[in-house]
Amino acid sequence: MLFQIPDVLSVDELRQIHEELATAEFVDGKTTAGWYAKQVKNNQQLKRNVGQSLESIVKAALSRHPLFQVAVRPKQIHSLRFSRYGVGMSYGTHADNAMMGRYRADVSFTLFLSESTDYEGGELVIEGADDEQAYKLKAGSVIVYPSSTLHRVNEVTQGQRLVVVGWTHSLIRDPAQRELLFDIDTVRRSLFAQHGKTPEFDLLSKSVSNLLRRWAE
Ligand SMILES: O=C(O)CCC(=O)C(=O)O
Ligand SMILES: [Fe+2]
Repeated sequence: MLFQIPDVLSVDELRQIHEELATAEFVDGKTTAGWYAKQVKNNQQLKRNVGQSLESIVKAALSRHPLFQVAVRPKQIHSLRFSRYGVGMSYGTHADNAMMGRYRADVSFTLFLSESTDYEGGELVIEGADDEQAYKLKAGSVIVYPSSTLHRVNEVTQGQRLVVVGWTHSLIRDPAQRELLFDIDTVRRSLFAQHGKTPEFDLLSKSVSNLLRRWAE
C-alpha cells in the first residue's frame, strides 16, 4: 500500500527540525548503504546519534496518525535518517535492505522537510513493473511505500533537498493481510461514525481483533 499524509508535522515541529539541522554535522550517506546501494547512493546524512530528539518528534508524529496506525500497524519505527541532497546528488535505483539490525523493513517512508519550491529535481521515483511515479511533496508531508519496491531519488539540479527517511517493522508481515485488516477496520470505523456501536460494528470489531490475534507477530 502506498499513501501520502499531508502535514504530518506541525509548523512548529518543522521549524524546530530545521533549526537543529541548520547547524548539525552531516556525513557521507554511503556509510549506511548496503554493499550494492553504496554504488548509487550519493547524499549526506545527519551524523548518527545527533538527532535523537528530532527522531522522537518524527516517530511521535507518525505514531499518533490514525491512517499510519491502521495502514502500517507499526511494531517499531526504526533507522531514521535525516538526509541532505545538494546540487548533483541523487540516490540511484535500489530496494531497501530487508533487515536493519534486529528489525525488518516492511514499510518505508520519506518525510519531506524542504519546500518543493526550494529545489529542482530530487523527486522520489517509485518504479513499477512497466511504469513509474515521481513524488515531490510539500514540507511536513510524508509518503509511505512498501520497502519491497525499486525506487530512486532523481538528481538535485538546484537548491537543497532535506528529508527524513525511515522504516517500519510491521506487526503484520504480509502486505495482503495488512490490506485486508485495513479495509475491514476502515469500514468498521466508518460504520461507527455513522451509526455508533451497532451489532454490525461489534462483529467487525471482533473480526479485526481475531485476525490480529492470528496474524500479529
Ligand atoms: O530520500 C528519499 O526519498 C529516499 C531515500 C532512500 O531510498 C533510502 O534512503 O533508502
Ligand atoms: Fe530506499
